[in-house]
Amino acid sequence: MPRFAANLTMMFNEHAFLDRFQAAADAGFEAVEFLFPYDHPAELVADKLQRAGLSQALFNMPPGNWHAGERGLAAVAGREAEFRASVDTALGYAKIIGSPLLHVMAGLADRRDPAAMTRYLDALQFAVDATEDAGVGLVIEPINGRDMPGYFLDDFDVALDIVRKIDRPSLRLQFDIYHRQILHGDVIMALRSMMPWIAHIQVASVPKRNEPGTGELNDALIFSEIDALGYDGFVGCEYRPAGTTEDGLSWLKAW
Ligand SMILES: O=C(O)C(=O)[C@H](O)CO
Ligand SMILES: [Mg+2]
Repeated sequence: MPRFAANLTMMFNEHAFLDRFQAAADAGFEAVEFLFPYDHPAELVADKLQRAGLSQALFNMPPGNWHAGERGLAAVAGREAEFRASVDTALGYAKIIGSPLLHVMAGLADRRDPAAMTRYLDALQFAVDATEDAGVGLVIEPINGRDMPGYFLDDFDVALDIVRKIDRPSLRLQFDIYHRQILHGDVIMALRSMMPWIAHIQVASVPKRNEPGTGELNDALIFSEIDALGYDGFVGCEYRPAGTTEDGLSWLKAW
């Protein structure tokens, strides 16, 4: 059975953010992930995590001005200094919270623009150099353009090529089954071929992004395949509960 992590940005929204840790533990989760902790002191987030007896699976590096529509900085022109500072901020939080992984968001830029690609590769190289010695891994995630129009990294093969080009053990793929299905389909074959480069998996139904088992994919078969492939990381439940989080957890009880 895969080890599932509750995504506290999307799940348990019945509670204030800092109360979602205990709610996730009470619901049976052993780990959590979320997008961003930066509105709260790292020590407070770490305290909530520890009191609830949870592990942190990952969170994202600062994305720029999220509320103004920014979705990361790594490939964005003119934001290089801010990106480097954000690596420092994220690493500081990761050390205190105890997160083994950080998601580096690319931002809105044209992947076919050679200057943007060079900027992105340089940013990833910088981030790997800055975090590797601390034992914090990095992941990059292809995201579909329907949910995030204009997002730089919108192709799984391109993402894999980038990971292979940087060629450092601490840079890996975040394989979100939801995005994979929307972008390319062929989920199981992609898991098989990309598994050596995958450090984090996420799941949601397609197309509504609700609970697993409620969309067009056979999620039970995909979970069995993830087990069969020997994946030992977490599968982040990055879905929007169709009703209350608790009411929607029957799929998990089956596992
Ligand atoms: O959108 C997703 O799927 C993610 O995992 C990002 O971390 C946040 O946008
Ligand atoms: Mg995701």
